[in-house]
Amino acid sequence: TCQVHFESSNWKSLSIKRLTDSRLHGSTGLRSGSQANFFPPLEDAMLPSGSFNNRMALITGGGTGLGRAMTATLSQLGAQCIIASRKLDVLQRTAEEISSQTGNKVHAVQCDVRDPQAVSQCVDQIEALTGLPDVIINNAAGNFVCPSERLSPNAWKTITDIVLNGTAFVTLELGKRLIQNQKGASFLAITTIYAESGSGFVVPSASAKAGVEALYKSLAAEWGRYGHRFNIIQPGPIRTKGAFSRLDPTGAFEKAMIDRIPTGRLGTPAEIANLAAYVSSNYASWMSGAVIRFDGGEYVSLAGEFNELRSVTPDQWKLLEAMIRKTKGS
Ligand SMILES: CCCCC/C=C\CC/C=C/C=C/C(=O)SCCNC(=O)CCNC(=O)[C@H](O)C(C)(C)COP(=O)(O)OP(=O)(O)OC[C@H]1O[C@@H](n2cnc3c(N)ncnc32)[C@H](O)[C@@H]1OP(=O)(O)O
Ligand SMILES: NC(=O)C1=CN([C@@H]2O[C@H](COP(=O)(O)OP(=O)(O)OC[C@H]3O[C@@H](n4cnc5c(N)ncnc54)[C@H](OP(=O)(O)O)[C@@H]3O)[C@@H](O)[C@H]2O)C=CC1
Repeated sequence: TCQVHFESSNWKSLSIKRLTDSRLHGSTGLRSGSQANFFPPLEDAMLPSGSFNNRMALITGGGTGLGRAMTATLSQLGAQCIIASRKLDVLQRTAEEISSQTGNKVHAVQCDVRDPQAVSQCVDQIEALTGLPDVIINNAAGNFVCPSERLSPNAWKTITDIVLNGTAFVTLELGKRLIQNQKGASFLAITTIYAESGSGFVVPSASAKAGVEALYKSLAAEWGRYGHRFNIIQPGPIRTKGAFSRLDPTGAFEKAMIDRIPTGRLGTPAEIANLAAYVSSNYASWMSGAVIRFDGGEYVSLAGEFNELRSVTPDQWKLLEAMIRKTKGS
């Protein structure tokens, strides 16, 4: 007989650990598999400098995490950026830090995207500050892990309002004004890999992100005639305080997560910022309706039924192969 021991799950050995500040604030995955050495993250801006000269970019949720990284890259490449979210003090700090590094103005505008009136006033402010933007990145989101039977109606409403309604309010308000002014624009939505598969324990987020994808694919078809492109990036795990403190508050799931990523590490904010900059740039002017998965291979790794066979050793394969070859008939 052939005894093959599959190390099926690291989950059993997971212990509850507190996340330290340094782990939350590090930009790359501190833990990684050895194959991560093949896939080092490059942190520099990828596009030629000046790629966004004379262009205005709105980034919702641009004060923190991935939105902040996208703002920094677009600003470095010459864009005048506007960042919008609820916490004006956070936005102003980020705006000053990025402006002082790049020499390009970053404006901070307070806006709760759940409130259509606030969105309309925010767009008034943007028009007064910079004129209508050429680049719109819908990045703001809310999320937390929670068994669905524990969700209150308001918990459901809070997440779906930020993610789906917020994205729709921002997109429709800007879209209508851009159409009126006969101005083209690139719209980008940041969703997640489970927008496609669904996922337990983040059901309001999964439902709302799937809605965002339907919204963007639909508008890509409808509003091309107005000069508008719509694209979607689905990131896999990238360490940010906002995401990790709400999705893995103890840090207990991080190792299992990295183990299932074929490239052996988390993504970095700078990597997604480069991709977002490319998609939003004129180098991608033929790209519309695209859904770009950016996850180090995690989605396909989770999907393939036989992927657990990665843990079979060469000796075990010899035995397995011999058994399979010996089989005659059905
Ligand atoms: C193992 C995996 C580890 C890491 C994996 C990483 C990557 C994989 C893919 C990741 C995808 C990530 C997607 C993301 O979107 S991450 C973005 C995360 N960032 C944020 O959420 C920032 C903004 N968030 C917030 O401001 C709050 O968290 C908010 C969403 C709750 C909104 O705040 P606020 O408007 O102030 O709402 P509240 O009044 O506090 O709450 C409203 C409502 O919700 C209930 N509620 C709040 N928290 C919880 C909870 N943890 N569990 C259950 N219910 C909750 C709250 O009680 C209110 O309901 P009531 O009925 O009581 O009124
Ligand atoms: N990090 C990751 O691993 C992954 C992230 N994503 C997606 O990436 C995007 C960025 O997430 P990340 O940077 O990790 O997390 P953050 O929590 O840092 O970013 C979320 C941003 O959304 C803003 N926001 C939340 N609610 C509102 C609101 N009602 N109105 C306006 N702005 C709001 C927050 O600002 P404020 O509090 O000031 O309002 C914050 O800046 C999100 O769309 C998320 O779903 C997807 C997959 C993986």
